[in-house]
Amino acid sequence: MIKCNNLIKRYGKEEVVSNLSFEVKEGEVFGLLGANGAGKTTTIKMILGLTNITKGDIYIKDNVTVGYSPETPYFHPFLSGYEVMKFFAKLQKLPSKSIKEEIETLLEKVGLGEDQHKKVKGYSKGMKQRLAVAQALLGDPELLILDEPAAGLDALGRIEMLGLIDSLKKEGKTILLNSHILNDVERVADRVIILSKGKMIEEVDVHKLSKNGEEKLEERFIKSIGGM
Ligand SMILES: Nc1ncnc2c1ncn2[C@@H]1O[C@H](COP(=O)(O)OP(=O)(O)OP(=O)(O)O)[C@@H](O)[C@H]1O
Repeated sequence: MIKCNNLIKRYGKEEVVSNLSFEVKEGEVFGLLGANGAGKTTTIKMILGLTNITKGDIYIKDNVTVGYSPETPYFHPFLSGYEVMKFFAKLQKLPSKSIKEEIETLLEKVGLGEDQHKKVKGYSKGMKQRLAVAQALLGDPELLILDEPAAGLDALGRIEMLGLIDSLKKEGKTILLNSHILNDVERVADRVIILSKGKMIEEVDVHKLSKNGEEKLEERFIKSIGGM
């Protein structure tokens, strides 16, 4: 679905992504892991074309539809969740006949059904995050790029978000996920790469990890970035 070859990103003289190569296969949940500033969001932005690539290539499957949920979503505070969705649906030129039903279904799916007519200025951080994910699901995209989708969610919200990611995977979606929360990633991802200072340290097959039961992703992560 996505293939990145020797990606390099420099801001001025600072190289924040160095020779990064990885592949996201169709239908898998692929995680980008790393400490603050490791280059995860920058990598996602290069894939989405939101920031220029300094060097390297990115291939994305032809004509694929993409949904993106940013790390720090911003929505107009005076619109309701429903109106925000309607705005994005119109930007995407989704057929107006089915918009209302699709929006209501998606808001229900992310747990905002009851709050959909409240203004965004009254939403908590977690509610905005849920709205960002609902917005990413508009138009039923094949590829979802989710930057910290569980950030700001409470314990129950995180469990629900993981359940949602799991069900989206079962629907056949390909999901590229950024997260700090290793336990969450371990629960939903098939493969992850661990980044440190813009470099790939390790690629981990999460299924193999849980099978042997000896090592958790957290331990592998700490070892990889040289924390212990
Ligand atoms: N627009 C920018 N101009 C200059 N430097 C930037 C810019 N955006 C990001 N950086 C730098 O690039 C590096 C990687 O940032 P990035 O946001 O990709 O990290 P991250 O792994 O997503 O971190 P976090 O988990 O904190 O979101 C950081 O050192 C950051 O300061």
